[in-house]
Amino acid sequence: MSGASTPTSSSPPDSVDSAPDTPSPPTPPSLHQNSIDPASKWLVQKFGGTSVGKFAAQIAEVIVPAYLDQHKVAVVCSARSGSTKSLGTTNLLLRAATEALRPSGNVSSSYTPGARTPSDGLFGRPPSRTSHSRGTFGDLKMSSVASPSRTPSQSKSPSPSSPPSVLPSSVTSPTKQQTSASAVPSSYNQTIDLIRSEHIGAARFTIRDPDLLRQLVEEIEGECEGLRSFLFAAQVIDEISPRSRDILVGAGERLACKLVATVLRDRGIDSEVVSLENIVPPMDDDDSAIRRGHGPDDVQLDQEFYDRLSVAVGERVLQCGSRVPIVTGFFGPVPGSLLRQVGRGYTDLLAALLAVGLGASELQIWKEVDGIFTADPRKVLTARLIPIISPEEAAELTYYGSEVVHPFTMEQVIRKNIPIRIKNVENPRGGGTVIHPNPDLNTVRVPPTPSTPGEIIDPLQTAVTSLPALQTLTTVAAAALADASSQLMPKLPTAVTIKDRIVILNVHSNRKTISHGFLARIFETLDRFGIVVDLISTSEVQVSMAIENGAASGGRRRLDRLARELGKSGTVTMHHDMAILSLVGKQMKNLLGIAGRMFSTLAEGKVNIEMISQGASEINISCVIDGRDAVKALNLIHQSCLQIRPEGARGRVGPWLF
Ligand SMILES: Nc1ncnc2c1ncn2[C@@H]1O[C@H](COP(=O)(O)OP(=O)(O)O)[C@@H](O)[C@H]1O
Ligand SMILES: N[C@@H](CC(=O)OP(=O)(O)O)C(=O)O
Repeated sequence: MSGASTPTSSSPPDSVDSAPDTPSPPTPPSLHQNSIDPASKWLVQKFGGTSVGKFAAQIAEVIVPAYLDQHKVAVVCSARSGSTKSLGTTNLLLRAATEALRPSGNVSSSYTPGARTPSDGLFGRPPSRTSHSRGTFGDLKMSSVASPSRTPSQSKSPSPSSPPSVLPSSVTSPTKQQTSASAVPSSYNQTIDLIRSEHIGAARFTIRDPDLLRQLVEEIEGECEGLRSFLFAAQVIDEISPRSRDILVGAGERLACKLVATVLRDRGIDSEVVSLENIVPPMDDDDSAIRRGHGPDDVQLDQEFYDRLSVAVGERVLQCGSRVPIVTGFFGPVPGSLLRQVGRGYTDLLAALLAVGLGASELQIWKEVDGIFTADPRKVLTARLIPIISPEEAAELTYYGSEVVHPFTMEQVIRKNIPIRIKNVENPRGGGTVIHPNPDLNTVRVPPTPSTPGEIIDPLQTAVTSLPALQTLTTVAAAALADASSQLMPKLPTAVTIKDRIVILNVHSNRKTISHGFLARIFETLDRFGIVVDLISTSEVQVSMAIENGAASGGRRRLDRLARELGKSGTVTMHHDMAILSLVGKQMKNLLGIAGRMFSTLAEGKVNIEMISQGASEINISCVIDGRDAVKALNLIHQSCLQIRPEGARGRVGPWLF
């Protein structure tokens, strides 16, 4: 596996093929750098799309420098989002892909296929230093590809929210020669215009040095022209494969990294973009890192795949020397497609793999929320920040609706004993939430200070962020602390969560087959449709399943087809717009009566329970309710099962909401 990189101050745009010869730009002596002392530990910081979109200056001025003295810092970025993820670059890129395939009249016939760079061979070919430039898109060289022209007004108009231009017109005007195609301008061009103007707007708003700004604007222009060419080619052949969709989406992280790396450099921190679109080489069917099923996209990535990937990204990042690596969270295309295998939010996973590859002392995931709360703080006003949580609990919460971290992230770092800390870009001094792999330390729970809601004492903050302190926290001391703390603390579940847009599928056996044959046919059908069941409960003649009714399950039409197929095994009924309510906590195994309390609370609140599941996981009790009751149920359960009682108080803490 190997990766391409773009030193942020490289000057002439170059093609991928000649890139290995591109010299790194000299580093001005005044720039702040990573230590080259092998004893200093790596810290991996991952920034989500909205953090990159709204807080690039804060990242460069406050967050990265705060850790540079004691650590070697590696930064992983997601694609930029302006305000919400739904309007973010990744979504815009996916929208552009759909628009390219929409019938839009004539298209130019002057398409010339771009040259493909040779494969990087199997995992571990020495990475090359390349410059992504105008006409180069990912690892595809797209020069002389004609795309439908934009009108002059389209190409100039910045997004309304962009700050006023500070650039000379030579920089702002489109630099690529637009080939006049006979095509009607298709709307993907407008979407690319939007991506372009948002990135250029952010660059102008944040970067002070005119040379750095000019260079970044050129790189953004080049990336966007590459996108247009790629989409035009897709339009001509009228097809976008899952692999092409991966390649397209990768532009989002590249753009974000170029922006963040330039802002860092502008603020005096030496940085280098590490673009990972070539890190995964093509793999043979019999490669032991993957398992192939029947169809071309029926692939499963094994742990061996992720192990090799973390070694490859670690090695690649080490090549940055003392520059702070700014790494794309995108690492596709992968066999079976990144969007299908890992799904959205893949950047958390890459950050975890990098932390493993570098043997980092901590993985930090920076968001716009203080950490993991006892419930979604947008929906439950009394929700409290959880200072420390086990990986198992964090994984259950992410699977069941509180997706603060991508669910695949935990197991990668936890296997190597690396703690994850979730922190808020807007509140960098806050302790955040630590997802800690050490089971002894897991029991250390610090009570929230009741007088200052939301403000918590984090006993591990110093220990986790500074290695010497962590080393002095011996197992004995930790166990003693855990003991004392568990005696002081009331035993409570950890959090409550809601996953909505759930459909319940009930299949009642037609009794033509005996029970195990009935179940076998149902599971075989689910496998064929690739449908993931969130909860299941069975009797001899009936199976009830809770399934996400979203993109993951292929939407409503796919579910309808599934229901028709399951109809061969029995009578099928479907209930839409349901929600899974889950109470999660390691302590729950020792909490007698917690399930009773949960269900009686719902009954008293007149929340009807459609399905119950307890037992598969000792740390999770789940039930399915009507989606309209979700927020009410969340508050009820938070109040009855998660509220800390005042000293000496008996019974529940009220007042009841309903
Ligand atoms: N238990 C929970 N703790 C913290 N946040 C939660 C929880 N459950 C749901 N959330 C929601 O998850 C979101 C994650 O934070 P944010 O960084 O803003 O999201 P993203 O980067 O995924 O867009 C928050 O908006 C928060 O409301
Ligand atoms: N940009 C990708 C990957 C990602 O990780 O995003 P975020 O870190 O903003 O959740 C997405 O939107 O899915």
